[in-house]
Amino acid sequence: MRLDRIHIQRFRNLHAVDIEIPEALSWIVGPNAAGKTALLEAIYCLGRGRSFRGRRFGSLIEQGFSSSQVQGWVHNALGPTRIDWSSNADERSHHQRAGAALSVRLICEWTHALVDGEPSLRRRFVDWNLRLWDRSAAALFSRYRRLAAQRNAWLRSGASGPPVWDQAYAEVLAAVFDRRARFFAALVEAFHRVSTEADWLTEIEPRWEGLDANPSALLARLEQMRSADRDRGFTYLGASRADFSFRCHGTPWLASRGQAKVAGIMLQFAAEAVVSAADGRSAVWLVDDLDAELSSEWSVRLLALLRRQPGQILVTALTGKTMVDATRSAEDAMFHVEHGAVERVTVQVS
Ligand SMILES: Nc1ncnc2c1ncn2[C@@H]1O[C@H](COP(=O)(O)OP(=O)(O)OP(=O)(O)O)[C@@H](O)[C@H]1O
Repeated sequence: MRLDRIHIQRFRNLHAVDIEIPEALSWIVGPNAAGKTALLEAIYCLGRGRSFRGRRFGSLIEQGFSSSQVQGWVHNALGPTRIDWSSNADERSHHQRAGAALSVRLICEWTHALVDGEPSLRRRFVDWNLRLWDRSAAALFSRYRRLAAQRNAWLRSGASGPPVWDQAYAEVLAAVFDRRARFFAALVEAFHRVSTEADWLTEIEPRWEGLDANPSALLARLEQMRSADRDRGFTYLGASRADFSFRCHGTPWLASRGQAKVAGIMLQFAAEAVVSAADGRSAVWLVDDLDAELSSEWSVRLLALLRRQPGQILVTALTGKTMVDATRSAEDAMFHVEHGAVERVTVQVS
């Protein structure tokens, strides 16, 4: 799969951008506030339908305008297709046609949080990749949500009468735990492969911390917890009772921010290996500020690992960063971004 071209209109400070995306690695270079991250964000919206930056970063629509549009021309096994993303002023009409066609993976300043951040981030990471790995998982998750809502409504109405939802709820919850655990086992295997090949973090062991996927045991716990569930008005025992952690020689790994970032990136490599083996597609890598919080030695090493990925890679960097000159190869493309204008430039590699 390949993203051939992208057309962006009124997206943050990118008023009108139309560029062809080369096959290999592209450097997106410019000063602060040029629009480098916005360019990655626009591509991310094409793949995922939403931004990776939260509400505090404000509207995606260029100030003074009421709508924003991104179009991407993608080449996949079915031939060329176009993906559209747009947003209107009320920000509620984000939509994406044929969205599943573009797979994107992000490495950014928050990648360390996959290791040292909130459990919900790790669960989202696992569930997102699980859905790509096993297309039937989406239906399982929506069945889980439906049954959870039905059981919660029953609890809120006083939980009188027979517990008609418990059996079905215990079964679907067990199926969710089981599917996650199986995906995680594949992820850990891939993580070890990646770390061994890179000869980096080989002593680190990701470990799943979910409940047993046993419907009878879950049913028994639901029964035990029923009156407390009725008092709180929702089922405590749910899909969010799961997380994973990292161990080093059997004890909890106390990673530095930089180590956590490296491990988060390795996890992304591992997830990509597992998912692309299952669905045959390679992701477009969006790499924002790779060297933030990393020594130049580690950044160079990570960039070499990134280059082994089969998909396209877009890497942002501030103008003048030594990492760019130290690691650029003759095949790389270079884009200069300034005041929201993106231009491909030719640079001699010495
Ligand atoms: N809705 C919007 N309309 C217009 N401009 C916006 C909007 N949202 C953000 N901006 C501006 O877009 C500019 C580009 O931001 P972006 O985060 O992409 O910069 P960057 O090149 O990644 O910078 P840095 O290297 O400092 O992280 C910023 O000046 C920001 O204030």
